[in-house]
Formats: sequence, C-alpha cells, structure tokens
Amino acid sequence: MTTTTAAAAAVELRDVEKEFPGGARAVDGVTLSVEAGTVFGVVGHSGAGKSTLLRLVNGLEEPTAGSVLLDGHDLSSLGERRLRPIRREIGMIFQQFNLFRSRTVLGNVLYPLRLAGMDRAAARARAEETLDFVGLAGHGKRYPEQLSGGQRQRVGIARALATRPKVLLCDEATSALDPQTTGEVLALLRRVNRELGVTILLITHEMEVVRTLCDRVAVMEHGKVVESGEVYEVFARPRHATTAAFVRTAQRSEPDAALLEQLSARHPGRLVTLPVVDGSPALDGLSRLLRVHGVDFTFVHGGVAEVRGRPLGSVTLELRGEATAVEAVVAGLAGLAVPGRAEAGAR
Ligand SMILES: Nc1ncnc2c1ncn2[C@@H]1O[C@H](COP(=O)(O)OP(=O)(O)OP(=O)(O)O)[C@@H](O)[C@H]1O
Repeated sequence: MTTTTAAAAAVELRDVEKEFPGGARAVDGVTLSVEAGTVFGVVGHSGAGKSTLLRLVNGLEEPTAGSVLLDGHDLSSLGERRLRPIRREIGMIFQQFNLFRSRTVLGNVLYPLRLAGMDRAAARARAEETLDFVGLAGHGKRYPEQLSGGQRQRVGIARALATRPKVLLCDEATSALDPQTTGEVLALLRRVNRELGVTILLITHEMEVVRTLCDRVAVMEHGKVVESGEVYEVFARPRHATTAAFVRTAQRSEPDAALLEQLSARHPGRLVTLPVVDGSPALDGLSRLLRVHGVDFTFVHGGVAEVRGRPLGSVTLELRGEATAVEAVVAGLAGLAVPGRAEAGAR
C-alpha cells in the first residue's frame, strides 16, 4: 500500500522488525516518526540496533515485519523503478567518511551528480557550489588523504548534499573526530538543517551530539526504543535507566558518589544537590528557605548549561548554620523536588 498525505512524516517506521538468519533480532518492533525539517537522533550502545535501523531506512535492508515509509511512500510496496527516485531523496554520511581515495575532492562530489545523469558543466557548477557551502571552496583538486578528518567529513557532507536530498542520514558522523572538529561538523549539520531545510536522521552513541543538534531523540536498547521524546524533556526528565545513564554522560554537573565523598571531606557542612530544570521552583525556594531559617551557604559544585535554549543542570551547596535550621532547609527542599526527576539530594 502506498499512502500519501499532505502532512506525511519525512521518515516513518511502523512496528518494524529485522531478524537476521541465525536469530539475531536487531530491530524489534520500532515505531518512530521523523517530521520533515527536523533533526532526529537515535542513541544507543553498540549492538542496540542503530545501524540496522538506518540500513532499513536507506533500503539496504528489508524489514522482516512492519513498514518503512519515506515521505508517505511504503518502501516495501514499491518496485525498483519507483524506488529509485525516492532513494535519490536520501543522502548519507558515515563515520569513516567512505570517500573514493582515488578521486579528488571535486571528483567525489561530482560522482553522485554524474550518476544522476547531470551534464558535465552543470554537475561541476553544482559540485563547486556545494563545496563552497561546506567551507571547502578551493580544495577541489586535493585528494582525501591530504585532508584532515573534519575536512574529509565535509567532503562526505558535500557529496551527500550534491543531489539536493530532502533527508540526510548520519551514521556516527562525528565519532572519528576530536571534540573541536566534532563541534565544527555539528555546526555545519545544523546549517544543513536550518538553511537548506534538510531533515536529518542520525545515529550516535554520544549524547552530546543529541544535545547539540537534535530536536527529538529515541533511545534504543536490544532492538527496541525504550524512550523517545523532545530533547529537552528527555534530558530534564529521563524515565528509563538507560536514558538517564546516557544523559549523565552529557550532563556532568551532578556529583557521583566518589566526588561527593571528596566534597564532604573538604566541606564539613550539609551538602545538598539541587536539579536546575526549566520551570522548577527549587532555586527560588532555596533562597527563601535560607533566609527564613538564617542558614548560610557556599556553592561547591555544579553548573547550568543550555539545552535547546533552556537551562538544565544542577548545583551542589554546602549549608552551614544551626543543626535544626539546616534540617528545616533540607526538609523544605525535599518538598520542592522536581516532578519526575531525582529529589533534591542531601547528605
Ligand atoms: N548482517 C547481520 N547478520 C546477523 N546479525 C547482524 C547483522 N547485522 C547486525 N547484526 C546483529 O544485530 C544487532 C544490532 O546490530 P547493529 O549493528 O544494528 O547495532 P548498532 O547499535 O548499530 O551497534 P554498533 O554501533 O556497534 O554498530 C547486533 O547483535 C548485531 O550482531
């Protein structure tokens, strides 16, 4: 069946399963929808099924059950002839860049254009325009091995974008890059989304990538989506233990047990950790409680970062004062706990 509706998602998976011969069920009943013009991240540990999911979307694998739809078209219902133009709507970039080593930078970007039948002069103009967009104007005659990792990924992005796809699939696109280069490539991908309107579906094991780039995220484990939602909400109120562990890798403001021990050794007062979440009353409530009970404090750890333009983090304070007054502040803070998240912790 082919469904086409005006508001079709750019990519949609409905109850998709992929079982390999020999029994491995790499994707196990996944349903998700990537709205056109958005950036959607799939995060998970190695073996969770992310690569298989991406291969199902680009048609390299066929689902054993369920359906994959691109722009409302169910891939399994289309023959090769009708599939071809739909595949052209998809570009892909890879962790190891997958460039042709024997071709120049320009040659790499020309390749999909010539394959699509564009004449030489038009293809060259389009390739140069795309290289300019990714910041590699003037590098066309160089070979991949003469470039840095970040530049190679830019070539990969230019090659994927040359044919003006509507959707870009990213397979661990920054995992082989250092942090600064990762930041530059993520900034470029953000421009691809915002300026060109390209929908991005990426897989990653790095929550930092999700935080920087994605609008929505799905967390995969053992082939299933265990949690999904809008990125800020997932960071602020993770519901599944795996999600919470991923969020901690990108949100280092909350002290772990070992750090708390060190902090306690240095700060004899009572330590409390308060989550800072958009709309949470904890910090306002804290200053009122401290005033009312005459308790003094020092910031000893933590910080607040922006996630999708909203504040998120935690602060750890040392409270000092009369034991009963400190107790009253701690009790008052417990009443201000953020719904769905760890209580204001005290020890
Ligand atoms: N062609 C295949 N044949 C058999 N099993 C496979 C095949 N491809 C993947 N698998 C299995 O499916 C599961 C999911 O693999 P997949 O590569 O999709 O996970 P992943 O989350 O992308 O992990 P990684 O980041 O390590 O690539 C794994 O158990 C893997 O061994």
